Amino acid sequence: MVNPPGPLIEVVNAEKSYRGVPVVHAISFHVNAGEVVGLIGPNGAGKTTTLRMVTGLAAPSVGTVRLDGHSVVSERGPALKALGTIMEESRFYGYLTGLDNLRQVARMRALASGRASLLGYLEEVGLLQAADRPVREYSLGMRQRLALAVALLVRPKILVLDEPMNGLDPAAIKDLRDRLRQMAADGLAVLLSSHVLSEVEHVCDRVLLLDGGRLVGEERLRGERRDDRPVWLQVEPLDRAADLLREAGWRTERQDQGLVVYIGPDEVPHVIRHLVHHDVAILAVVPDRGGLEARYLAQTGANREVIG
Ligand SMILES: Nc1ncnc2c1ncn2[C@@H]1O[C@H](COP(=O)(O)OP(=O)(O)OP(=O)(O)O)[C@@H](O)[C@H]1O
Repeated sequence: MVNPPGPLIEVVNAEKSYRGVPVVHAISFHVNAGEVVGLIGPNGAGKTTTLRMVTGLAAPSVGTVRLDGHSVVSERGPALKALGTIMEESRFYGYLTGLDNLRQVARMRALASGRASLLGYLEEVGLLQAADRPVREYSLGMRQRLALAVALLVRPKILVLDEPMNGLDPAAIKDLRDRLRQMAADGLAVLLSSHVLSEVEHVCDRVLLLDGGRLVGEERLRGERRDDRPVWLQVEPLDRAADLLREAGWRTERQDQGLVVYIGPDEVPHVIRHLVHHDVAILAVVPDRGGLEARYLAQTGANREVIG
């Protein structure tokens, strides 16, 4: 079946109040097929509440949420049919194998539970080798992959993940990022939340910044090379340095009487050599500072001193 035109996730003026007090205020956004979108904000920003509205766990007090063109409230069945989720820490039976845990969920939901088909899901998330090991022997990263396999059981068009990177080590984070990118490349719409921007910015095509229950910013990241990191430079003269870097093909932005340049980890010496060669004085080089992270911190009011 061809996807109906339009976004797979569509949130229009959705608002959630508890006992008359709004915790999410009239937010609107969409996620298209093939996109990974991050919902970013500090603790209490309203990320989980928003994802609960998107996944039909909480009805919006006002506004609408449509999945695959269907309202999660009035057309719940078809809307949720398109959806796979990891919404809270997934609980598995430790004494059962990964395969048996998956079978358990599949049976509970009346989904295909044949061994071959379940092994297919485990292979998709890189757990085939561990299929017959009890889950109590799984690392957190492996449990998260098993949770992803569970989310995929319904063959979703949409994946919604609440803080999927939480507690994972860097290797497991990279693994999950790569899998999510692949799933997006296969046409899924992926919406995930995090309170740590740097964890997700490399996997997301766009990020939505949430604070105090409001969307305070949106940033498109597609097109940037994914391994690039912001490096803040204090240089003299500034204009000349900015021109030199731009002419050499590096993306730069002005920030705090300095420049942020987006470069790969190996490129820092090249950038410095290039500037020095053209008689620019380097007064300070601060890696991993600037760009989106700084704007995020500024916008959400957290850690203002970082950019101050
Ligand atoms: N069921 C509820 N009843 C009343 N208030 C709630 C309820 N659920 C959430 N809230 C409030 O809504 C606000 C947003 O909470 P939410 O869990 O959505 O934030 P979050 O961005 O996911 O935060 P965290 O990163 O800490 O999980 C908080 O102030 C929270 O106390």
